[in-house]
Amino acid sequence: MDLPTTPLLLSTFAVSVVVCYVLFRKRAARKTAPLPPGPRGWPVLGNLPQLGGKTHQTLHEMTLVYGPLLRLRFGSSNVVVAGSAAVAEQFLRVHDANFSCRPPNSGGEHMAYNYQDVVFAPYGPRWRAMRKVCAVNLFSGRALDDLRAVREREAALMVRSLVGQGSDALLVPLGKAVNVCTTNALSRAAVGRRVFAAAGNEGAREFKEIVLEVMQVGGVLNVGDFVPALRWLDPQGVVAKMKKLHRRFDDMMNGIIADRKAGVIMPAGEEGKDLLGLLLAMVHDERPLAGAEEDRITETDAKALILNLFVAGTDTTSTIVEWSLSELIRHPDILRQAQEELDAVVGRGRLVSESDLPRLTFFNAVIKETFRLHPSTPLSLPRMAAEECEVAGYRIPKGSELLVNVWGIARDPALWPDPLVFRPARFLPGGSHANVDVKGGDFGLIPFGAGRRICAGLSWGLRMVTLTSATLVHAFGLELPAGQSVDKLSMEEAFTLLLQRAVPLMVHLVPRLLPSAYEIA
Ligand code: HEM
Repeated sequence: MDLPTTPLLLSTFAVSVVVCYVLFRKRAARKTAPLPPGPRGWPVLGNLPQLGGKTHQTLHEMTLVYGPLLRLRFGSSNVVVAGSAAVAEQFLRVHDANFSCRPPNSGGEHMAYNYQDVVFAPYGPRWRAMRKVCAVNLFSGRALDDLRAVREREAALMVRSLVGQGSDALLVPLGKAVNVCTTNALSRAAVGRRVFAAAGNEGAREFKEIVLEVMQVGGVLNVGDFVPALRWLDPQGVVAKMKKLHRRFDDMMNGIIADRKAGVIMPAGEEGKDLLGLLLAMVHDERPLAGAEEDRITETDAKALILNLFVAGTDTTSTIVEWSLSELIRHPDILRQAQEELDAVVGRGRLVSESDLPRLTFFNAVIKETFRLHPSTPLSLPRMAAEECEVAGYRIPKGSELLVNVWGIARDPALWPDPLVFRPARFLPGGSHANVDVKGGDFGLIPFGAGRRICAGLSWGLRMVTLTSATLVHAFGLELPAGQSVDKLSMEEAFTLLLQRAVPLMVHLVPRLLPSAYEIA
């Protein structure tokens, strides 16, 4: 009777030993996976003092020393930096669900209605529902087409205003004119009015000032976010500024909403269905936001969303247009080729329209190459590890902040031959990167980020950048001021959250179309 049970007992025992051993090894391996390498930091402040003014460049240099996955300390926060396409893919594709929240910060708390917006909202049903509201009403193919006339009109007004300055005044700071155009197009879609309106419009002036200041304050790296002991001190005065600005923005939005409720008519030509109108209708109808009855959209949600659009969608767009024109001026052969294509597709009798864009194969390659060398947000927007995980053999502790060095990745010589050379042809059929685009699937080129929290306004941003750049390049010959040679044009970067030109681009514009093309119906 005993004989048959002995081998059974023995084999059960052996299997248990093996299972325990494997589990033990797995746990031990997880426990012992090292933290990513990185430079030693200072007491209390960690690596913050080592970042310098151009953080993206410093982090890129550190990647060359320590490898593509880097660990730093910003005060008491653990920060990891993805510095290669392969590592970025690990974070933003393989582990994307774990990195779908953004780290808490003073901007989200004090300006974005305590994280009630899209950019800073915790990952979850409310965030998803808010994203869907803008996706459906602003960024879907249909919504984009509905708003095409708005973007084209603002581009035409920009050209008209430049020509209207008279031949003596055609030496212009181009970035400013482009910013007026991109901001007005977005503000007409969002709140039905121009932010940069004619002189004397008090409301528009206030709006413009607030938007500009929000963007400035939002770009400051607030030490109090990383060193809790200093938070109460607000050493840079950032939180005080944010609170004041938030009150101004809120008062202004309350005024706009009150006008809407009182049925105040908007200025002629600017009325219409805008995002704010749609959001207020949802508030009025008490429509649920995230599917749950009790989770209704509120006026605060609407205000937070509008704030997001302005802060995330205006300078990001205009800055890249300024870079694209700078590169074209520095490369006269490429500029000539772009203008020849534009003349062939559009002719010289009218301005570029959005329906021309798909046929501008060469120009679209110019835009991709600009995004590669001059991404608007070179470190993307930070994400945070919800749980501890292991990436590329390294342990990433729970709560770590993730920065993706979009700028450095797009200059990796292993991925991009002659990475510093502006060469749009690499994206043309037969080129080394013919099928690569900027929409988040090719991790060597992710100016809009990737994964669940990829830029919500990608479709709008890409169209606006391409339309505005193409319109300017088609409508004008671009010349530098007398005495300045193209090879001396400064390409110096200024970094906050955004990557802008340190020296604004000043250009002589020479109209090159038939006079009738500059008239606006
Ligand atoms: C050239 C233009 C633009 C660039 C380069 C850009 C870039 C980015 C990047 C890198 C992110 C972070 C993505 C991530 O975490 O993976 C982002 C997020 C975002 N962007 Fe853009 N953006 C642009 C234009 C716009 C426009 C036009 C809008 C809206 C009108 C917009 C709205 C947003 C919003 C709402 C988010 C937050 C998404 C979320 O957290 O779910 N962006 N953008």
